[in-house]
Amino acid sequence: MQLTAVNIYSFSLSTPANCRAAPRWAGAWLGAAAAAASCGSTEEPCTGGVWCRLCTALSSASPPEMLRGKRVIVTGASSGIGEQMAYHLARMGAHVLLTARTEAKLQKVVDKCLDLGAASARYVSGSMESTAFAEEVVKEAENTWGGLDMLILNHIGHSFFDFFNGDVDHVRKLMETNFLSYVAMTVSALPMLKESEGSIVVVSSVSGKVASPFTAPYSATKFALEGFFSSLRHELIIENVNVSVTLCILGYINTESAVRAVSHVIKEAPAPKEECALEIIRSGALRQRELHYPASTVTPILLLRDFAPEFLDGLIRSNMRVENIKRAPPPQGSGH
Ligand SMILES: NC(=O)C1=CN([C@@H]2O[C@H](COP(=O)(O)OP(=O)(O)OC[C@H]3O[C@@H](n4cnc5c(N)ncnc54)[C@H](OP(=O)(O)O)[C@@H]3O)[C@@H](O)[C@H]2O)C=CC1
Ligand SMILES: C[C@H](CCC(=O)O)[C@H]1CC[C@H]2[C@@H]3C(=O)C[C@@H]4C[C@H](O)CC[C@]4(C)[C@H]3CC[C@]12C
Repeated sequence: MQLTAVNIYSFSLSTPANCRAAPRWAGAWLGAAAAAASCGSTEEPCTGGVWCRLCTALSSASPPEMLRGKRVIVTGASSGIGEQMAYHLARMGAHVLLTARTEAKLQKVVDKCLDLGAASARYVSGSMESTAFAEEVVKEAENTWGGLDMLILNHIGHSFFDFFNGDVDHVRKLMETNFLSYVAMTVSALPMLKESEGSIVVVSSVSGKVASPFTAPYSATKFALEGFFSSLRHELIIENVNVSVTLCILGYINTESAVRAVSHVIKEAPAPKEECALEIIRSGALRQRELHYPASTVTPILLLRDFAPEFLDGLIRSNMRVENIKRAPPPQGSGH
């Protein structure tokens, strides 16, 4: 197969699919896709190497069959990237369990998923500020399906794009919503994921690798995800547990909430949420270690972080219209 010269993955340093670790259900699709791609790789069985031609070819294939009939939880699915992931999974014929706070929005997304061909679609509404709710969602999957193949952790609580105003309660709340609930859902889901040799997909951000101004609490929650889930990945491998952990490092994406929060400050154009959602699903299904999306901006940023951090810091600030930030007042009693 001729690999296209300019391909999102050719710029990406993320590890491609690790064929050795692919579970039974992934193997079926990997085999079909390999045949379709006529890769002819001499590297089979895959060594897991970054430049394995078979893996690179597979990364360019579309993943519909792989998710057919699989049982997938998507959090933060009432809008933005989570909503788009729900639609892609529905088109692929997966069973989806969606969650967020707003019931009316979730009902609409579920209806559309059913129209698009989901094997089944349902929702549970509630707030991820509480770890009890996080556990309840996983319980719902267990009661409904008796198992789980993929856990996509995507929701975030509301945050501000502004100078940090000293609001410690906001930081605590955001840590609970954006980080602790991810841990709680993972702990509850692990027995089912071990059984199915399934996947955990964690939606993070460039903010979880490189700090920029105006995102202090949000960035802290995303750095926490990297620490926790990268450590967990090690432990799963050490214990020969075949559950993959994919960390998705996203740049600026054109969701309504993101554009509303930053378009007056960030100069670059956002990447499309539909493609972003598909790349997240693909990276999870292919059990990639990390996804960088859009690779053309995320990968250079991560390279500069290690080789020219001060230059990168300057670049980040110069890419913002700082004069457009309207400082919010400090919270009462913060001493500011
Ligand atoms: N858009 C971007 O530019 C980028 C996004 N990302 C990441 O992508 C992911 C999705 O972002 P995006 O689609 O833009 O976000 P959206 O704001 O569009 O969606 C957030 C989702 O989380 C839900 N949510 C909000 N608060 C809570 C809560 N307390 N409990 C449970 N669910 C909640 C929302 O629904 P509801 O309000 O109904 O609860 C909604 O479904 C996030 O992890 C984000 O960090 C990373 C980098 C860039
Ligand atoms: C403030 C936004 C959340 C708005 C809300 O809660 O309603 C943030 C959600 C995603 C953030 C962006 C992101 O994660 C990618 C970039 C990371 C850089 O470090 C800063 C710019 C980002 C575009 C960042 C900006 C804030 C968000 C849109």
